[in-house]
Amino acid sequence: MMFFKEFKQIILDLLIPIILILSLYVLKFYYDYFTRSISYPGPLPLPILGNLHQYFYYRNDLQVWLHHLSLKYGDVFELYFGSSRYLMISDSRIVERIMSSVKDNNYFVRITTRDGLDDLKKGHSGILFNVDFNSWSCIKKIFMRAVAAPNALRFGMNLINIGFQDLEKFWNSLIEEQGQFLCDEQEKSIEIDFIPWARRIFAETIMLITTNRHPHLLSTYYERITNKNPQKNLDEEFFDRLSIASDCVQYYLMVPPFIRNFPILNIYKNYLYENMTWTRNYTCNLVKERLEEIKSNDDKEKLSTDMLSMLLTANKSKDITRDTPNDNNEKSMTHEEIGDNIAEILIEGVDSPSNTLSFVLYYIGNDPDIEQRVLNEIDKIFGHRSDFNITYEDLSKLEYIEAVIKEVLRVRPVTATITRFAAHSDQIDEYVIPPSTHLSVNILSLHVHPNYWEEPMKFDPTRFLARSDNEKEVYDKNALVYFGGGLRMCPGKQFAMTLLKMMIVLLYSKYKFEVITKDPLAQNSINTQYCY
Ligand code: HEM
Repeated sequence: MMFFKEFKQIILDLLIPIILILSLYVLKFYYDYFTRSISYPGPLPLPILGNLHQYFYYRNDLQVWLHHLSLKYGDVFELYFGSSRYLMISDSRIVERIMSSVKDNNYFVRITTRDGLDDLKKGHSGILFNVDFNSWSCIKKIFMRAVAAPNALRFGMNLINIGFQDLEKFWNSLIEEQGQFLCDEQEKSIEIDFIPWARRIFAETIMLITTNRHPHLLSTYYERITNKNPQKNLDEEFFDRLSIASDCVQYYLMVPPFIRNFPILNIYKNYLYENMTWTRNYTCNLVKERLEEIKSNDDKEKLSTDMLSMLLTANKSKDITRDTPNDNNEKSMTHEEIGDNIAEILIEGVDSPSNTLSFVLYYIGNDPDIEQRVLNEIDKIFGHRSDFNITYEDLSKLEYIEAVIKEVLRVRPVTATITRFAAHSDQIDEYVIPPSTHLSVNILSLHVHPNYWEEPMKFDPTRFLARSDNEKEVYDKNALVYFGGGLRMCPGKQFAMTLLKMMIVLLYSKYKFEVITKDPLAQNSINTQYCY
């Protein structure tokens, strides 16, 4: 009895200060919240969590959640991820200002130094989270040379061609082995899950472009699904884990440390972190192997001009970047930083185009008229050319197919948000932007905003076709940001459009597709829209 009394007293002694501290914290939080100098509408945040609990209520579908909020709170509303405030934007006037192409503009930085990035030991040396203009522009120049220069585009097209020949070989074997005859007993059909194939063909291409290393993902996947060799190889494992590593960064940015590290909840954080570490070790090994190759090769002319070799040799005696001077950024990168750079390009370069391609197939497959126009255009440009040697000039004539890709990216943008950090305060029309604020463009809401689009919910590629010879497409360019805009606009834009058009031509000139999944549009990643 005595023991129970003492125990009760200890608990009370402990609980009272805890409750007091918590109450003071909550009071301070709401005092700051209700007395903030510049306020915008938005859902009431909770202390520590911010508005994260609502995001989980929307079953992690960031796009749908943000769109619902913008319908309720308007074109500029505020949202809290933990205690960090974000202004969510779907007004094209603000987009125009924050996606500026001017050097040293107020919105160059995407995300400032944040607990999340620091906890991941992810410095700002890559492209995506870089906050230093000189170091960013140096990496971007190397990127543009490796991925966006005309010869890089031609190289990419060549790789897609080779990858597609492999794809055809594997699909034809699958059709031979497992296909069912259609009613005319001439042609066979087979049910396939398209997205794993699309991911692999883009992953092989981007891997070769950035590291000159062939990961043989298509063949290992084929062998696995036909039970010839059910083991995943290391490269497949890497790409699977890379998507999780990308989620890891988003999760660390959105979820405050207290919640991340809370017992039980930290199981998910540990799972993400473990994948991040695994992919880091993999890319670090790639860097070390390449460094050995460079050291053992005396003739720099014989080195391949992929992005990894350029990053490793920039400003060194075997510099192969030649006309890409690194004069602004003398400090060389660590192996881990170079590996992180490569991983960023692989993340950005694989998931976005492969999901876009899958959405394209879904929308074409659901509308016979659109499908017919796609087939007619392929027929018009390529006729019955047996060689099918597709050139860049051929691709630039594919106006309708380009319009289909644009419309798919309008209604199903693969990224939910694009963020910029306002270094100083600003006034954009009637909106006052407080200093040190993150602004996030709410892409879907902007893309289906009735102020900027006629019949916004209708899937209609013709809105992107010129109405007459001297009239270009008419729409507000700042209301269409699937590749972002300004200085930080996606540098893989042209590469992605070229490869997407090429894949569409190759696929539709060889195969007929039918959509069999009722609702293949699903979100299973934090900021990326996946198509299944
Ligand atoms: C359909 C395909 C793609 C879409 C929809 C897409 C979309 C985007 C978006 C929205 C951004 C943010 C832009 C901004 O903040 O203004 C971005 C950035 C970026 N993307 Fe893409 N992307 C695609 C393909 C690619 C490819 C194929 C690559 C590389 C080969 C790539 C590399 C990058 C890089 C490196 C950045 C960071 C740029 C910077 O911070 O300066 N993307 N992308």
